[in-house]
Amino acid sequence: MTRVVAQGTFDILHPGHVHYLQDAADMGDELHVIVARSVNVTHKEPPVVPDEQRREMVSALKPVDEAHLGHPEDIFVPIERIEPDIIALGYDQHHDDEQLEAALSARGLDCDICRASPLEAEAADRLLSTGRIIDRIVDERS
Ligand SMILES: Cc1cc2nc3c(=O)[nH]c(=O)nc-3n(C[C@H](O)[C@H](O)[C@H](O)COP(=O)(O)O)c2cc1C
Ligand SMILES: Nc1ncnc2c1ncn2[C@@H]1O[C@H](COP(=O)(O)OP(=O)(O)OP(=O)(O)O)[C@@H](O)[C@H]1O
Repeated sequence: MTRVVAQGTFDILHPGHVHYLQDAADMGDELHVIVARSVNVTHKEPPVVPDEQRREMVSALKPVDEAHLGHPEDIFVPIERIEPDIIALGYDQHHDDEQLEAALSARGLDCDICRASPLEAEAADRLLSTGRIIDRIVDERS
């Protein structure tokens, strides 16, 4: 039984999210997703959709067994509870694999870090980024 954790903001869902979560699910038998709290999304614009609503939508996706809201202060608390064998990082996530591995072992957590693959847009009108969807809304509806 291999338990996998994926995580991210998942503000406005698109096929890139589904691809990431399917890739992560294919790495093991059970997929848990940690949905970032808005207060912790500091590396880009904060999400538009509220925390619990983002968790609800992620939990409805086919590859996902369970979606959890992240901890507001300590990102290792949900990991300690879930006890994953693998943490699947998104292809473009800013986390440094080695630093993350070191921080996990400092907390006594032993799991592998893997990277998911990107989903490339095969058609120019595919919107595979929440930021691009929001830009399109702003351009076309304002
Ligand atoms: C292993 C791991 C665990 C995380 N746990 C949490 C958490 O408990 N709470 C939280 O708000 N963010 C957590 N995050 C961080 C957010 O998910 C982070 O904002 C996310 O990596 C942003 O990804 P995105 O830019 O791809 O949306 C965690 C990240 C990692 C790598
Ligand atoms: N096109 C894509 N292909 C594969 N994975 C993706 C794709 N888009 C997003 N993801 C993954 O989904 C997870 C959550 O992404 P996030 O919520 O930041 O969405 P985003 O669309 O990349 O956001 P933004 O456009 O605001 O940067 C991340 O691990 C990210 O790597």
